[in-house]
Amino acid sequence: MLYPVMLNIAGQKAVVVGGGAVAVRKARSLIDAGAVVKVISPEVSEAMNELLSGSTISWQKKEFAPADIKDAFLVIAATNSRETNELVQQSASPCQLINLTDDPQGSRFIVPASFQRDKLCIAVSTHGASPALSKRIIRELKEQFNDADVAYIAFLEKCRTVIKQSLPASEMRQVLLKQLASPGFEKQVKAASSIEREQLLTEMLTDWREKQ
Ligand SMILES: C[C@@]1(CC(=O)O)C2=NC(=C\c3[nH]c(c(CCC(=O)O)c3CC(=O)O)Cc3[nH]c(c(CC(=O)O)c3CCC(=O)O)/C=C3\N/C(=C\2)[C@@H](CCC(=O)O)[C@]3(C)CC(=O)O)/[C@H]1CCC(=O)O
Ligand SMILES: NC(=O)c1ccc[n+]([C@@H]2O[C@H](COP(=O)([O-])OP(=O)(O)OC[C@H]3O[C@@H](n4cnc5c(N)ncnc54)[C@H](O)[C@@H]3O)[C@@H](O)[C@H]2O)c1
Repeated sequence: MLYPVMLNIAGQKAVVVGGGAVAVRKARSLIDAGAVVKVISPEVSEAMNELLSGSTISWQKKEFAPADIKDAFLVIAATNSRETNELVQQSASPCQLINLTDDPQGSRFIVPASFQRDKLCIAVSTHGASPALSKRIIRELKEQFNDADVAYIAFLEKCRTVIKQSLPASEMRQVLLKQLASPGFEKQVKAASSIEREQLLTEMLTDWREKQ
């Protein structure tokens, strides 16, 4: 079993080897996460060219050589050459995060299908059994969330910050924090105006103090 994580790669160096369709997809998601991306490839596709002109990503027009990944935090081998992807794998140091787009078993991480909307992130993996199914599951789950959920999550973040600042760590505080995520509270928040939402939070804190 693989270990699912949310990686903070903002400002970290990432190298994508290859310039085709798969490399573009991986490079785009790395840029979205704030990584400093370098592409190594003798040729790049039209889509990669567009990405290169519209963002801060750089391109070295050359075949892969081991020194290309020396300082990288994260490496993606996305060429159509098995030998090259294998050379990338062999060139990686033991603590570099490396993904081989044609070899899940040889990868230190694989990329799940995902959907991100503000703070909401849903990711699905089949451990490489069927990327197409992962993609379909995400498409189906995506349908279940809308702007109201995004606003609800933003409000929960605010409530949680206020509760953590106002109340000492205790079992009761945990009960309150769990209550924020309950279906009943979700319903109340979604039906409330922004002023009513603030009142809900105030009432919650007042109730809690009265119970002390
Ligand atoms: C989710 C997504 C994320 C992303 O890439 O960003 C992703 N693949 C996506 C799409 C996709 N990939 C493939 C198809 C064709 C249909 C099919 O094969 O099912 C489709 C569907 C399509 O394109 O519509 C072909 C394919 N994929 C891999 C191999 C190599 C191999 O299996 O050995 C081959 C060649 C197989 C062959 O030889 O033909 C390997 C991997 N692909 C993974 C991720 C990792 C496992 C994810 C998991 O656990 O489910 C893993 C293990 C490694 C990795 O890449 O990290 C992205 C959806 C993005 C989106 O939502 O738009
Ligand atoms: N993980 C996935 O989601 C997924 C999906 C489909 C395919 N694949 C696999 O990913 C790989 C790439 O697929 P694609 O459709 O992007 O291929 P592609 O043919 O469109 O692109 C391959 C790229 O690799 C570059 N390249 C070739 N030799 C190189 C070298 N020595 N150094 C640097 N760059 C080099 C080429 O210039 C080209 O830009 C294939 O091996 C395929 O099996 C993975």
